[in-house]
Amino acid sequence: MLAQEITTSGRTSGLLPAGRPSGHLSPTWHEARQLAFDCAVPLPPVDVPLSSAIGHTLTRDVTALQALPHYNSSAMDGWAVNGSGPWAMTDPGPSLSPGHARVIATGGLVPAGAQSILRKENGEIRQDADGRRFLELNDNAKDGEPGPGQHIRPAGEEAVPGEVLIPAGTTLNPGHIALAAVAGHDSLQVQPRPMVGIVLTGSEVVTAGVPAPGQVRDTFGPQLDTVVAMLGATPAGSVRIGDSYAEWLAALGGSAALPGRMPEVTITTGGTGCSGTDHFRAAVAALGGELLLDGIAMRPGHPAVLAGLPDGRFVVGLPGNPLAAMMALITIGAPLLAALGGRPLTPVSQVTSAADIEPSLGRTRLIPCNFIEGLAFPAAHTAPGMMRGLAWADGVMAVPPGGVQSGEPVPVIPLPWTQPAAAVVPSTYRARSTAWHA
Ligand SMILES: Nc1nc2c(c(=O)[nH]1)N[C@H]1C(S)=C(S)[C@@H](COP(=O)(O)OP(=O)(O)OC[C@H]3O[C@@H](n4cnc5c(N)ncnc54)[C@H](O)[C@@H]3O)O[C@H]1N2
Ligand code: MOO
Repeated sequence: MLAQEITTSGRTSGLLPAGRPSGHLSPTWHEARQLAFDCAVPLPPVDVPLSSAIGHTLTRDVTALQALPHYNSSAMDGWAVNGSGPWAMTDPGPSLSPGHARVIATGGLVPAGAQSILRKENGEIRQDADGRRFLELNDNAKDGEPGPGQHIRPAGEEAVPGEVLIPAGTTLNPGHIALAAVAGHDSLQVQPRPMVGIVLTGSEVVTAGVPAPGQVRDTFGPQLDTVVAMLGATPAGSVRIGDSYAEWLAALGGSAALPGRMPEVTITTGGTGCSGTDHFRAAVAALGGELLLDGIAMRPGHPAVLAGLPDGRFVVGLPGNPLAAMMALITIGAPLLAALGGRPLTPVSQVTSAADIEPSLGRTRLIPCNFIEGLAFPAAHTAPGMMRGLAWADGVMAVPPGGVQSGEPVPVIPLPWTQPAAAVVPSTYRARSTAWHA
């Protein structure tokens, strides 16, 4: 949902007219992340059946609908007894008179008057000359057994009615779901995940085999759905289109291309540039949309675009170059999906750089890197069209325009499939000063 539509949110976004040259100064990498986060508000909570709630964030406290357990029950197979033995055996009934005992199974309702449970291993049934049956302790029984309340699970032992069992904000695990079931709930109110449709563009893109000159093998189709799920969203399917404006318009319009529930977010790949086959901005303008962000002062990925459509949907335009696309996705796609999913913006850590990285006027450089002994080493093979560096990376350095010296802290963020950097360092490391080049 567009933040701008939510008058109570207090958040606003600076909208740019779509479809004409922006001519504006691109936001910095940090500004772009924040803008992509601030332009959306969490989707409204939904009720889902227990079995669908695992992994979701709870938006309303789960309370005990009655006492837990809700009746006094036996913790052992054996006999419910009233008073001290031997006990006269009686048939099932709601209460137990003094001097009497009754068979009970684990979990069975303890009759009124019963003071304890004698476990099966520690008693025996005998019969007198008149055929009456009595329960007696056997040699297994310890002195004083059964003591008052022994092997009885009292009602309310775990929770009193109305007690909060799982507070709102909890990420639900299978144990929480079992607890909610025990407490009598059939469904839970959770924060929904945004749905994301993917539009893969480019008539030169092939989906199998070794590409011929002029063709490229699709790098996004085989993995983008999974990354979207790693970013806390639900993949809603993908379509492939060529380079015509009509195909773009149909895909962003959504009707024919992505049937069913309209995804809140559409991610496009390619078409963010300024050639005759790049239709992102024109299609958004034709649909009455607005550019929330048009270009970012970063490399790779500077042509990335974020747009809002009149019906509240977002469109994230990833550049076609494979590494540029992934860097744009973590810069603006991840914050947008976090905001829609009611999650915080992933924090930027500081890790000590293991290399000198030269300045790049006005641009943050995003460089896949490896964390080794608390230091961030920039990876090789990280040009905008390359995947080798990213494939083995632990995270991404966001090198500021002024560059960084070996031994200085540098901002880093995790990849959707890696953990945040373990070592957050202000370090005195100055062991080497080799310059890094992509
Ligand atoms: N005159 C200018 N040309 C370019 C500029 C510029 O500022 N001025 N910026 C360059 C940068 S940086 C990028 S990034 C790209 C952005 O291009 P588009 O988003 O329009 O993407 P395309 O032109 O469609 O493709 C670019 C490149 O990526 C390949 N591609 C596309 N889809 C896939 C895919 N699914 N799998 C693998 N590779 C893909 C495509 O074949 C092209 O090689 O513009 C630069 N040019
Ligand atoms: O910045 Mo482009 O996005 O180099 O590939």
